[in-house]
Amino acid sequence: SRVVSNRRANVREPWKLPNWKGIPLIGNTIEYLVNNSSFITRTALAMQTRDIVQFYLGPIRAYLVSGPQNVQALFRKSASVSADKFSLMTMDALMCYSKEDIAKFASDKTGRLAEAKEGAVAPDGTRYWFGMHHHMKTLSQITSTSVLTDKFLEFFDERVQVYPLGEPVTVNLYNFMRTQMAGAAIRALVGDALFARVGEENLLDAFWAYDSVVINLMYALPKWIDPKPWKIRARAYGMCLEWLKQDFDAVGSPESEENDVDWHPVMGLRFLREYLVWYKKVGLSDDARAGNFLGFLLGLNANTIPIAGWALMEIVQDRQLWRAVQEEAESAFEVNPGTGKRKLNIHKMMGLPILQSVYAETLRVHVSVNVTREVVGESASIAGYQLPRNSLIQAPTRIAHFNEKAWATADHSASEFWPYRHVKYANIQDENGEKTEKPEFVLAAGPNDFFPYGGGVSICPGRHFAKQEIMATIAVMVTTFEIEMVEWMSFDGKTKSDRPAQENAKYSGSASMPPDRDMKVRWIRRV
Ligand code: HEM
Repeated sequence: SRVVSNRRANVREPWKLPNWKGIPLIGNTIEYLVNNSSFITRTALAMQTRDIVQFYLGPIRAYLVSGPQNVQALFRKSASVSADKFSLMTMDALMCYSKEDIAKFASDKTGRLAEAKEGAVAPDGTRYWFGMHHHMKTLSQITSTSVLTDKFLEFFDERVQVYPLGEPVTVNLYNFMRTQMAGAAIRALVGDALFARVGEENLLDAFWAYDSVVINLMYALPKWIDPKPWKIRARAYGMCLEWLKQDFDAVGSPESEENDVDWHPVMGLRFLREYLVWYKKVGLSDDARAGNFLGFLLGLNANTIPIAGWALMEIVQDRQLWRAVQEEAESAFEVNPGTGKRKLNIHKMMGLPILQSVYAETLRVHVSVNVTREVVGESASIAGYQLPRNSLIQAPTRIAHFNEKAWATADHSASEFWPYRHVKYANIQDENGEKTEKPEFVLAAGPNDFFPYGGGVSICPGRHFAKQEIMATIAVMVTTFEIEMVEWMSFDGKTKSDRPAQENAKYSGSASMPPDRDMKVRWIRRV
């Protein structure tokens, strides 16, 4: 039976994952931290016959759960589970909050929702979690998303239009995404002043270095043993702080009528402006403001760029898919009769079935994150067990997204990237009785089998923008260029690689998994 009873306490407990390599007590913790992808592979095997598994993460009791019902239970609005602990870890490790800032959030138990949790009172009258959440939520609203997407498209288009018409050029594709897609996205969020002050190349270099040490900062050795990740963090953070003090705060009256615009050249998107002003208003430090901004840049770029990169690399390698996506994408562009300029109609683009399927399939295959919640009530009831207070519950996307029962088709196992997995063909009959098959996008499994953006109250607030940005990037690339693969390259872009790109296992658990090789391509700009 899958239920193992703990005789001493006489309570039912889930199956315990044996310690990695038999190392007593801390074996699983070590594997989780130093080799997360092998941990996930091992637990995925154990979870083929179980929907809950227990292990220890340091001194903390943790549970992995799978199965749509359990995932749904984890994301349900509930007084007994919370995402705060994980957020506090990121504020400390990634976002440079001061001890005082962290204490303010840690002592506020009133929750993220408009209504404070029963019995909880904000310690100094400020509901920090609610305030933060309220601002983050405005990002997911239609107005923020559409301004951000429009600005992104404007800036990204400028960056592809610099290539000469009709002339072949050799480019390292992933490096292009890391510089040009990230550059356009940052400018769309932040305005022009940040790049003007610290230099775009300099900022991107510092940013990607920071991105590469995120896991070290979150889980690895203390600063005095391994100071390098903290030095890398300090460099990127320094640039953000400089911009905040010298540019953003120097505007003086961010809320004045003349500055009441959707996008400001110095203060960026309205959403960004409002939350940085609110942080100041409630007395959070400049450390927290600049650090939150840096963490936000990570949210903005660390996931969308690997996903758009993988999707394009798949499309480039498959001529039939290339033509199908190109033809679809073409249909979403409109030409302004006055100026003759092409413009992508985002609304039309969002309805394209093959493009949507490629987008969803890339997320399914290349996101690996354990969405984490903490039990804050007396206990939480999941998978038929009462999980005790202070334990962590994690739902690994890798297990849900690769579940054969949910995703496999007769011809394509869940482990395979199959770009048409989420395309269904509906039979349509026109007025002349002619029958045709019309492709439609239909996610191949249920919503609780697919959660690349997490779920519940702390679901990713950037998900709508992310979808538009990724799909628009692909649409612009496949219609602007004809692209042919030349060869796989080492990631520094200098030497030829003898194998295709694989996921860089170092990023396991941090959401999108970037490739560990670049693809050298030859492209010709066609429009
Ligand atoms: C493919 C793209 C992306 C993926 C896979 C992704 C994934 C995630 C995940 C798994 C979470 C945690 C959710 C939870 O705990 O339930 C999250 C949170 C977050 N994401 Fe994203 N994300 C993406 C794009 C973006 C973008 C473009 C932005 C910003 C414009 C963004 C901003 C954030 C922020 C600020 C949070 C923290 C929210 C909070 O704690 O309340 N993300 N994301």
